[in-house]
Amino acid sequence: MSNSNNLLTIKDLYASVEEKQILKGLDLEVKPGEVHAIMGPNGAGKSTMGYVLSGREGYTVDSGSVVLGGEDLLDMETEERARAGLFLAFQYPVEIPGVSNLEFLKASVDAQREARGEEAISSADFLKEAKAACKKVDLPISFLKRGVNEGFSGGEKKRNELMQMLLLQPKLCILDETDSGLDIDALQVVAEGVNSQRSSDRSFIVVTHYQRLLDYIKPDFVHVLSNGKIVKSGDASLAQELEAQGYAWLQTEPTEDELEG
Ligand SMILES: Nc1ncnc2c1ncn2[C@@H]1O[C@H](COP(=O)(O)OP(=O)(O)OP(=O)(O)O)[C@@H](O)[C@H]1O
Repeated sequence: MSNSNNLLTIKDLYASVEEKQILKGLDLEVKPGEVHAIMGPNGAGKSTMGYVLSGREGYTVDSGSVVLGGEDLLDMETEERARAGLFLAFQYPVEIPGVSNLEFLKASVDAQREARGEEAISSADFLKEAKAACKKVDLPISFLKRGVNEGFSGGEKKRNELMQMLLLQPKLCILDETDSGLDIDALQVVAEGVNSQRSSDRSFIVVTHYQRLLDYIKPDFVHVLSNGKIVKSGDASLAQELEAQGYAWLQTEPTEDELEG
């Protein structure tokens, strides 16, 4: 039975892409206010997990269930998932040339307000909020006028995603390798941004390869995702153990079918 106190319950999730099964019995329970770190070897299925939760095209759920805030997430369209409070910061944020960052952010915020039965925010009020968010993530306000992620550096894209998170105030934030490619200052900006958003009713799933990020964002739980499922869970000390020992001691052996491809 899934625990109804959970914000997110993933149960025995199997999912594939291009007919290749990537998630193979993934279980994860996240309570409101918790921060879970997901680590694991390359190709284990960490990004796939995020894409499946977001409802990205091309990712097929074969079996299992995902419940967010008491609702069946897998039954929802992509936009509905965002309205239900899911936010994903991707490893490779997309560029949307021709659409200004400000327009895009306002449209996202208004869609959420509409779903809550609220009126669209006025342009003047939104501009004020967006400027404050820029300041928090240390991006010049000129970035609001630029095309979404258009020509942004890797670190600027990550800061921009964080800004989106600050404005959307989601219930569940999934950060997929938000630390990769960040310089030390940017890493701290991202970590401070996340920490400032931590609250008893907001949860985070932080996918990372590096213990370093977890020095700044202290997780309540650390999980190792290997070969499509969680193979080990622990507290923050598990990340240190992994840093010292790698993953070899945890990896499940591939089956003969998998070896044959
Ligand atoms: N479109 C696709 N077609 C075929 N295989 C795919 C596709 N997308 C992902 N995969 C495969 O799915 C597996 C899991 O990929 P995923 O990106 O989820 O891993 P990851 O754990 O996030 O890895 P990393 O740590 O390297 O980012 C990989 O073997 C990858 O090659």
